[in-house]
Amino acid sequence: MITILDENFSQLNQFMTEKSFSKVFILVDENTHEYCLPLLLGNLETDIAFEILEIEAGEEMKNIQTANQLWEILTEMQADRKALIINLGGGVITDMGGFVASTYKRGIQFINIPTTLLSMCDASIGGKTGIDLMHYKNMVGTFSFPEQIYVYPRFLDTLPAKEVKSGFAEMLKHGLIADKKHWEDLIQLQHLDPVGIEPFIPQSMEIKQEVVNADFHEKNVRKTLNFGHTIGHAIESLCLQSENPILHGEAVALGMICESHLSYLEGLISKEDSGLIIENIQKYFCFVDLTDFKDKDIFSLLLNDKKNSDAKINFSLLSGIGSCVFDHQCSTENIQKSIDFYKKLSEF
Ligand SMILES: NC(=O)c1ccc[n+]([C@@H]2O[C@H](COP(=O)([O-])OP(=O)(O)OC[C@H]3O[C@@H](n4cnc5c(N)ncnc54)[C@H](O)[C@@H]3O)[C@@H](O)[C@H]2O)c1
Ligand SMILES: O=C(O)C(=O)C[C@@H](O)[C@H](O)[C@H](O)COP(=O)(O)O
Ligand SMILES: [Zn+2]
Repeated sequence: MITILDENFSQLNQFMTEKSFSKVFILVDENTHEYCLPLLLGNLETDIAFEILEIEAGEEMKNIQTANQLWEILTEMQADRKALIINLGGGVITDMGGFVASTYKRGIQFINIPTTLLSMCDASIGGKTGIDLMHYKNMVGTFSFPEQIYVYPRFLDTLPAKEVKSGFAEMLKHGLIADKKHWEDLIQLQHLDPVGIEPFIPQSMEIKQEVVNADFHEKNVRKTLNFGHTIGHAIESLCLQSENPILHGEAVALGMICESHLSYLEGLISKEDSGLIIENIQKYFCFVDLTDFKDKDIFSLLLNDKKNSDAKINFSLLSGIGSCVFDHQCSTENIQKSIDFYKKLSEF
């Protein structure tokens, strides 16, 4: 259940009163500790003892070592099955905290309080939890719903501009796969500041929630939420191993450019529509330099994508602005062309 918090966080306080948790663990990273935790603690009314668990910020922390440390701390602090984890942060915190909670003692309860645009509109919703493995994205994880998701848009006031942009990429994705009007509303925005984007957050959350409700375990339509992620995740993984890591949303923006062009090459959308989509994504996102990456390394990552079956790469591609098909297998030639297309575009 997603709730927009009032300024006293009264819905959260009511939830805490109604449930009898033995102990509360608030998971933060160094930035959400500084910028978001004071607001949460200033409003939280509970007699239950709580502990703060802090990890360093960044995707590099979303791994088994961090999960292990958190499991150990929970054990040392004698967290029992009636303990609650509150994930206060961006997608790294909600993915990681959800994973730790859903596996510790075979599962304890957790709630998500997203503090980035990306986690409000996407990562905190839908119950995909997980960690990266050897730079492969989200390779180990669970499907586990949080007890509650509490959204407080004012957390965005301290979010750096490039993180706002990163979240905006997933919002654009929601419009492209499911709601043309949402896409058209978003591309009217000239400046990506939280105040301008805020009115569109509920619609983006709703699109994500609806798709998840239709197919929680990603057997079919949920795969559309992965549009832009097949090539996007491959490049994100390569960048994570380089000296120039990129943000998840930046990778998704790149992936959506390649996969929109691929949708056209595969005869699913018109040249005009793919051109329009790419032109608009380009308005907001800088190009990522791919010159250092070998095509064979990109393909090797594509071959490990979670949507694949029978050693075939399954793409989620656009069949129009606002509609998406899944399990679409493309020719190797067209996949290569879509990557070359991006490289060429970035030369101009
Ligand atoms: N589970 C899902 O469905 C899902 C969906 C999309 C993305 N993801 C995952 O989410 C992750 C990306 O999430 P993200 O973009 O939120 O990254 P993030 O969690 O790393 O947060 C981005 C940065 O912003 C900082 N920050 C967070 N809130 C802040 C605030 N209010 N003020 C100031 N700084 C703040 C963080 O410390 C961090 O440095 C990736 O690992 C991605 O794979 C998961
Ligand atoms: O919720 C989903 O389903 C998504 O695919 C949302 C994506 O934006 C998100 O990045 C997700 O973590 C990707 O999942 P993965 O299974 O491709 O790792
Ligand atoms: Zn994503």
